[in-house]
Amino acid sequence: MSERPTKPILRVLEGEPVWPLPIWIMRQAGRYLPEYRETRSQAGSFLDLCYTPRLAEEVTLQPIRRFGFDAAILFSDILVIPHALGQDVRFVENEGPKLDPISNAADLSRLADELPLSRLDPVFETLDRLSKSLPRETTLLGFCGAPWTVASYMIAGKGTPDQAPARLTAYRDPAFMDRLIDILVRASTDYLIRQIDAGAEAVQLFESFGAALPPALFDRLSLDPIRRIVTGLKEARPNARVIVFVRGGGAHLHRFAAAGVGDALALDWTLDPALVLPDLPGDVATQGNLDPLALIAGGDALHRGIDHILHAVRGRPHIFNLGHGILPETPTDHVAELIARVRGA
Ligand SMILES: Cc1c2[nH]c(c1CCC(=O)O)Cc1[nH]c(c(CCC(=O)O)c1C)Cc1[nH]c(c(CCC(=O)O)c1C)Cc1[nH]c(c(C)c1CCC(=O)O)C2
Repeated sequence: MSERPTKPILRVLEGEPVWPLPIWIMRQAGRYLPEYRETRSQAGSFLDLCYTPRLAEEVTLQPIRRFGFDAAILFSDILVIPHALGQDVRFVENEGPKLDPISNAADLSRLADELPLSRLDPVFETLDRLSKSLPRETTLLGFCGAPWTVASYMIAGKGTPDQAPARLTAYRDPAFMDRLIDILVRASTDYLIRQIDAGAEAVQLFESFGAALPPALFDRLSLDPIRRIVTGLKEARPNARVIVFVRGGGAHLHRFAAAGVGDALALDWTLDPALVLPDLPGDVATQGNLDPLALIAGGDALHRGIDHILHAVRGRPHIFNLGHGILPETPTDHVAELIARVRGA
């Protein structure tokens, strides 16, 4: 008989309403924290930071020490998968990620067809260390990017408005696109299984660019690949819990729920939980969805935003979070205020 979890986030992921709501924040380790900037300056490149377990553990723990969030999220990046597959990935200061773009079958043949897991050993070591160093009540989250979001970086070689290069490729060369997505589905599944074995208790899939997909491409490039990853992970590791974040996926939320894809669905900040939740099955957990700019603004905007969510999700299994990642300009005292208000509700 498996024991019922006691950590608040894991209880919510079992479909149990927990109050006060457990809380963590997407991208909670990062440049808005002075202690992150300090550690970051000690590492060479951003990837060195991701691949040095002692430092990656340290930056993962920083927001836990300062704020006592209910979850710690592994410090890494969604682009370690293309990097491990053999694509050149660099993080250029103030410009974001840069990759050598791939555009056809020949480019793809130069990358690994299966993820060489040992290249990511430092990531698994970071998880192993964290599973020993975290406070007892804190849930350890692993993550990866969803295939479409990662593919859009691999094809364009950088972030692009509306992911036009990858979308055009999906129309012009569907065979190449499907092949790339298939590689990423298998790589992501293997990667997440290994993260669970290294100590992650739940994982989040980040589909940051769901909004760009037209209906004719959405199922093929987003819903179906995510479903395959979640199914493969759960077949291999039935206790793994999964949070699915599809930014811009509001119109498809009920279909993710109906297909049983994810123990929790994360809402972006454009969705009104008061309108969306009544149409979701009561046992599907949700997560979100304060506007990251309301957290920067603080004051009334912040308090009204928090209260609206608290009111809308009362009695449901919900994890408080932002509707997308925290931004570098966010004042840390606003984060402390947010937590106090959610915990004091
Ligand atoms: C699209 C995406 C990426 N990375 C990620 C996504 C999906 C989530 C989202 O939509 O925000 C996910 C990610 N990136 C990072 C984390 C781990 C830590 C955490 O969430 O606390 C996670 C979960 C660290 C990071 N990843 C990156 C940083 C900043 C780099 C630095 O410190 O110099 C951090 C802390 C770099 C990165 N990595 C990426 C971009 C676009 C950038 C540059 C923009 C930026 O600087 O925020 C790709």
